[in-house]
Amino acid sequence: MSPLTVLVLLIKAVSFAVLGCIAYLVINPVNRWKYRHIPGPCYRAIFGNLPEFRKYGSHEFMVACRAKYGPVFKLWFGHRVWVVVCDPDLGKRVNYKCLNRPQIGDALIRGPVTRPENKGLFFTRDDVWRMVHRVWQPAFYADSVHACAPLMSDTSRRLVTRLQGLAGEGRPVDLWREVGNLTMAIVGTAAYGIDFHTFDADSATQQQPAASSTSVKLPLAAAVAAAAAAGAPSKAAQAAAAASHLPRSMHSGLAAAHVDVGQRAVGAQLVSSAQTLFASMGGTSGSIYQMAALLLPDSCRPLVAWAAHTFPDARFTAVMNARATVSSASMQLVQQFKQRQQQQEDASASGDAGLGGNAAPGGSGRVSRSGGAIAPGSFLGLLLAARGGTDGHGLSDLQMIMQANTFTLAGYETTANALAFSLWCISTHPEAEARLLQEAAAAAQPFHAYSRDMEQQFPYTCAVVSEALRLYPPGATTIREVPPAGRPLQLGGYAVAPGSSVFVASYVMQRDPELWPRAGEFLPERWLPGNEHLAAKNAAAYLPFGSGARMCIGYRFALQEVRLGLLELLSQFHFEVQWELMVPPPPQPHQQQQQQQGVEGGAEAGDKQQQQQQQRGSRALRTANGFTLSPVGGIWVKLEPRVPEVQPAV
Ligand code: HEM
Repeated sequence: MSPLTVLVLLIKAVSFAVLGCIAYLVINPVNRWKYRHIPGPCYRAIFGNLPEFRKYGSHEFMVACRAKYGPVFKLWFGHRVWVVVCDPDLGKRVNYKCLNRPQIGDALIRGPVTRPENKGLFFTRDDVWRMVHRVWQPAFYADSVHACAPLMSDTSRRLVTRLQGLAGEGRPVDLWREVGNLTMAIVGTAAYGIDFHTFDADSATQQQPAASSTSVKLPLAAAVAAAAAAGAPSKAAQAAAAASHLPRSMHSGLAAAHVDVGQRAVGAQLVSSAQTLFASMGGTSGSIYQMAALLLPDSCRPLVAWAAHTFPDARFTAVMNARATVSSASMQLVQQFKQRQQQQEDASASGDAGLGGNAAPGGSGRVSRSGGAIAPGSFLGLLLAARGGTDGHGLSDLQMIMQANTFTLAGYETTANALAFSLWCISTHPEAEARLLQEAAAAAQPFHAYSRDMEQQFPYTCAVVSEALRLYPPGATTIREVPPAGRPLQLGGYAVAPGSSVFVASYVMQRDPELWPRAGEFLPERWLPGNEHLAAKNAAAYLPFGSGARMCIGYRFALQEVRLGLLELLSQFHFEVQWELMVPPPPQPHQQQQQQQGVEGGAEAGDKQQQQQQQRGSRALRTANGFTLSPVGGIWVKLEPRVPEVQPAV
C-alpha cells in the first residue's frame, strides 16, 4: 500500500470516528433510553442543560424544575445525567443508602493522586473511606472543637484589628474575602499549629469589582507569580519532595508552585489557590479542556488530558498551579511536622525538655489526647499516628498530603461562605442585627468562654447562623452514587439505575414554600422555641451539612467558628452594604411560577421582598454556580465601627 493510500485511509478513519462521536453525542441513545422514565427537561444535543445553568444558576434552575417536574427529575450535564431529588424523605433515603460519591472533578488529573487509596476524605470510597474517616474523627470530637474556641476568637479579633485599619481608610471592603482570610488563618492554627499570615499578606491586592462584572475576582496572577518567584527551582522543595518518597510525577509540579509555609505570602497564596480550585469545579466556568472532558464521552478523556497537559490554556494552568500550591504547602507541613517530632523524640531521649513542639498559637504539635480529644494544631499528628492504613503501616506521605489538602480546602471555603452569608443576612436586616447585638452585649465573659453552651447563651446568634445556612447553604447539594454493583434505587416510584449520580438538592428543599412557612424570608425566629409554626414541616428538609454516614465531619468546628466570628465582628462593626458594587442577580426562572401557584405567604412575602429590594437599589445577592455556593463578586460593605457600649466583655 502506498503512503498516500495509508494517509487517505487514516483521514477517513479519523473523520469517521469524529462524525460517529458527534452523532453519538447528538442522539445520546444510551442515557436517553436508560433514564427515559424519569421526568425532566428534554435532552439538548451535546450541551444538555449547561446553557440554563449558566443563565439562571444551577440551583435556581433546579428550583424551577422542581416546580415543573416534581420532587424527582433528571438534568443533563452535557450528555451525562444527574438524578435530582428534592423531597426530604427521599433525600434521606439516598444519603443513608448510598455511601460513595461519584468521582467528579478529576477527569484531567493524572498520576497516583487519582488512585482510590490516595484520595482525600471527601472522595474516598468504601473501606478506604472507613479507615480515613476513623483517622480524622478525633479532630472533631466535641472536646477537640471546644479546645479551639479561644483560638477562633483570637483570630477573629486579629481580623477586627485589620478591619479597624481599613475602616480608617474609608474605602469599601469585600467581606467575603476578609472572612476567607479568617477561615484560612483558623485552618492554619487549629489544624496545623501554623500562622499562615493571611491578614498580613494581601491588603495591597484588595480590588474593587466593576459593578457589571460577573466573574469572581482572584489575585491569581499575583499569587502564581509570587509562588514561582518564591521557589520555582527551590532546592528545599525538591529535597522535601524527595525525602517524602512522593511519586516523581508530583515533584516538578510542586517545585514549580513551591510556597513556604513559614513566609508571609503563604496565606494569600493558599486563599487564592483554594478559590481557583472551587471556582473551577463548577463545570460551567473551567478551561476548554475541562469543558471538553465534560462534554465528550469518557473514552476520549485520556486524549483530552494529554492535550490539556501538553498545550495547557490559561485556566488549566491556573488550576494546576493552584493544586500544586496547596499540595506544596501540605507537603511542607508534613515534612516540618515529622522533623519537629523527630527533634522532640531525640530531645526527650536525651532528657532535654526545652523543645516545646510547634510554634503554634495553642498548638502542641503532638497528638496530645485527653478523653479522646486532640489539642489544637495536632491534626497532622493524628494522621501520622494513624495505624491501619492500606498497607497496615499507617498513612503514606501522599495519603497524608491528600488529607491535609482536604482539610485546608474544606475548612476554608464552606466556612468562609457561611460566615459571609450570615453577615450579609444581618447587614440587610437591621432588626435582626439589633437583637443579636443585645444578646452579645449581655455576655459576661469573652464569647469563647461559652463554647460548650452557645445555644443556651446565644440562642439568637445560633438562630441567625441556622437561618443563613437555610437560605444560603454553602454545600448546596449532597452527591451520591447508586452502588454500581447493586440493584436500582427506588425513589418516589422511579427506579434509578446502578452507577447513577444522584444529587439531593438541599438548596431547593430549604427554600421550598411547601416545606417552610414564609420560605423566602430571613426569619431567625423560626429556630427559637415558641415559633413552631415557622419551623420546617419535615425536619429532613434541612441539611446544610448533609446526612448519613458521609455527612460533614467538620460541622461542629464550622458552627463554632461561624458563631464566634459573627459575635466578634458584629460587636465591633456595622456593615453597610455597597449596592452599587454588588453584582446583580440573573433572571429567576421560577419567580413567575411561584407567583402563579400562590404558595403560602409567597405573594405577600414576594411583594415585601421586592419592595425592600427596590429600596436597596433593586439588588439581591448573586450566588455562583461552583462546587459550593458562594457570593459572585464578593460582598462589598463600608465598615462603620460601633460605639463602645456594645463591645463584648473581656
Ligand atoms: C459551614 C461550613 C460547612 C458546611 C456548610 C459544610 C457542608 C458539607 C456538606 C454538605 C458535606 C457533604 C455531606 C453529605 O454528602 O452528606 C460536607 C462534607 C465534608 N465536610 Fe463539610 N462543611 C462545612 C465545614 C467543614 C469544615 C470546617 C471541615 C473541616 C475540615 C469540613 C470537612 C468536610 C469533609 C472532610 C467532608 C466529607 C466527609 C465524608 O465524606 O466523610 N467541612 N460538608
